[in-house]
Amino acid sequence: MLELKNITHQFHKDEPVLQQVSLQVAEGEFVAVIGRSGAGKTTLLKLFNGMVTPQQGTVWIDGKCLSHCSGKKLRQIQQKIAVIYQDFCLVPQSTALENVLHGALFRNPFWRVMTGCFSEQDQKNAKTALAKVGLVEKADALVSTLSGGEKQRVAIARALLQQARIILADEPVASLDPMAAEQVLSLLKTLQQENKLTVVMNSHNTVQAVQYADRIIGLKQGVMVKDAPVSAWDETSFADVYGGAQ
Ligand SMILES: Nc1ncnc2c1ncn2[C@@H]1O[C@H](COP(=O)(O)OP(=O)(O)OP(=O)(O)O)[C@@H](O)[C@H]1O
Repeated sequence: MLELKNITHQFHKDEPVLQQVSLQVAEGEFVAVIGRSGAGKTTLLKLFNGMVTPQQGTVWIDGKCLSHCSGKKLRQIQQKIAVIYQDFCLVPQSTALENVLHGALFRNPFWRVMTGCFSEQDQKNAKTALAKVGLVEKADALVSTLSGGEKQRVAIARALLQQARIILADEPVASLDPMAAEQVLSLLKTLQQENKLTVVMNSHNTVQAVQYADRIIGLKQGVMVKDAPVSAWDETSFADVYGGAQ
């Protein structure tokens, strides 16, 4: 479903941020990407939704090469992909329901987007998405009044309304307390398993990576040092990723 072929990318003239990275993620897989700060995890995630265009190599989504897509074709691909950020990326002065409805922007005509006037069906689906993340009673609450864990669940509900098939989660629980983090990650895991969603999650937390992912990819200074099922990771391989000079 997702593929990177021989990706090398650098932002400036100094060291490449990613070097010769190739990987595939199958539909319905939960992959964790780990590595020290600056290892290139976010850049790798951004390749998949076209926010970063690689200098060398190609990015494939469902058999389509991103660099060969533009306009409507590119939007159709991007519609399948939702991104969940550490800092939530929600509109704080809008309600939880209004934020979830932003997931329907792709499918709506411009005037609905501009007026925020969504169809009854979209409103109903947004409430269903909120129910799925356990937040239907907070539908009318301003996002600014929600806890971090609740905000992240609103972001996940927005991804559900978008009907995304791929969730790119960039350190989604880094700012949450352990209980809220577990709630959010369990929710992502349930959605991955029940809805066959593909999840690629950046994380600094190897315990969570082992607990929730099927497979872990280790990046060190932009180089993929290990790509293996969780069962093949041990203390030595984690030390290979996190140890030494960066
Ligand atoms: N838009 C950009 N312009 C210039 N340099 C960038 C840009 N984005 C990332 N970088 C640089 O690329 C390197 C890798 O950044 P990236 O955010 O991918 O790392 P990361 O592994 O996600 O780090 P962290 O865990 O701290 O979020 C860093 O040195 C960063 O400064």
